[in-house]
Amino acid sequence: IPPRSNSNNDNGQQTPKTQLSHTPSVRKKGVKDFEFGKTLGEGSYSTVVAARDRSNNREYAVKILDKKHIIKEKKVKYVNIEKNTLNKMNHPGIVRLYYTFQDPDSLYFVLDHAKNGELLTFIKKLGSFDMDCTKFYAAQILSAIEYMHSQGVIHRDLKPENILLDDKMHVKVTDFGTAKILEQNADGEEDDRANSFVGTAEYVSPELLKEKAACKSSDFWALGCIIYQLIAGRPPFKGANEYRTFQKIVNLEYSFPDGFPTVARDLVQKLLVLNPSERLGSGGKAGVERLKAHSFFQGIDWDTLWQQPAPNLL
Ligand SMILES: Nc1ncnc2c1ncn2[C@@H]1O[C@H](COP(=O)(O)OP(=O)(O)OP(=O)(O)O)[C@@H](O)[C@H]1O
Ligand SMILES: O=C(O)[C@@H]1CCC(=O)N(CCc2ccc(Cl)cc2)[C@H]1c1ccccc1Cl
Repeated sequence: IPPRSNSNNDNGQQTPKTQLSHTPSVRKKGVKDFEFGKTLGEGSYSTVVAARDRSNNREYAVKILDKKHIIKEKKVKYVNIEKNTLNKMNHPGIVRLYYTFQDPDSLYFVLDHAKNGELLTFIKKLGSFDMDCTKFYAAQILSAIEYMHSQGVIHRDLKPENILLDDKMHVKVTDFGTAKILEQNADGEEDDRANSFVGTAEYVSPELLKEKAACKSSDFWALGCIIYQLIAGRPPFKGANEYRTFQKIVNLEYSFPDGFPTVARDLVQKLLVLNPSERLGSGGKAGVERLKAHSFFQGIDWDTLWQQPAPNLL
C-alpha cells in the first residue's frame, strides 16, 4: 500500500505523522478480542479457559500461563517447546494452536476446545471399552503418533489424560510441553535420541528409565500401555509408588486379566517390548506400516478414519 500522500486518512481526519504508512491486514489478536467463559481445568503452571472470539463467535480453549510462576519454576524452556512443537502440527488428531499472545503477566495459547475432555474420564466412567471402541481410539491415537513422528516430534508423555476428545468424540492429542523436536543432523538425518527425563510413571518406557533417552519407539510403548488400559480398565504397570512402578516396567512385570481378547493381547505383547528397536512400530515408515497392518486393526480404514463417526461408547 503506497504511503499516504498527505496526512489526511480516508475520512479526512488529521492523522498523526507517526502513523504507519499502511494498516496491516492481519492484526495480532489479543485478550480484548476474546470473551472468556468457564475454566476448563488447571495445570501446574497454567489455567485453561473457554473463550469466544468476538469477531466470529468461534469457540476456543485458551491456555493461560503465569509468567512469574513459570520463571520461578524454571519452565520457560517448556513453554517455548510447547509453542514450537504445536506450531509445526497440522493434523485432525492433534490440538491445533491458532494464536499466541501475551500481556505483562501472562502468556496465552489459543487452542482447539476439545469439548468432551479427557479420554481418562471415559475409561473411569465405563470401566473398559469394547473392542470396536478400543480399535477406533487406538487407531486414531496411532494416526496422530504417525503424523507427529513424520514431523520429527516425539510426544514422550502420551497418556489418557493427554488424549482429549472433541465434540465429535474424536481424538485430540495435547500437552506438547515435554515433547522433543528431533534435530536434523549434518547429513539431514534425524538424530533419534532425545535426552532429558520426562514422562508419567505408568506410561514411561524402559529406555527412558535406563538410558534417560526417549526415541520415537517410546511413544509406541505408551500406546501399548493405553491399549491395555482401554481393555483392562487400568494400566499394565502400577506399583504402590513410582519406584515400584519403574521396577515393574524395567522387569516387564505385567499380566493380562482373564478374558483379555487374544488379538489385543498379541498386539500389546509386541508393543511392550523392552528393546525399543524390537518394538512393533519401530523402524521408520515401514515399521509403522507393520503396526497398522496388525490383525488387531482389522477393519480400520486408515484413509477415512478421521471422517468416520466415532463408535458409541456408552
Ligand atoms: N484444548 C483443550 N480443550 C479442552 N480442555 C483442555 C484443553 N487443554 C487442556 N484442557 C483441560 O485443562 C486442564 C489443564 O490443562 P493444562 O495443559 O493447562 O495442564 P495439564 O497438562 O493438565 O497439567 P500439567 O501442566 O501439570 O501437565 C487439563 O486437565 C485438561 O482437562
Ligand atoms: O516465541 C514467541 O512466539 C514469542 C516471542 C516473543 C516473546 O516474548 N514470547 C514470550 C517469551 C516468554 C516466555 C516465557 C515467559 Cl515466562 C515470558 C516470556 C514468545 C511467546 C509469546 C506468546 C506466547 C508464547 C510465547 Cl513462547
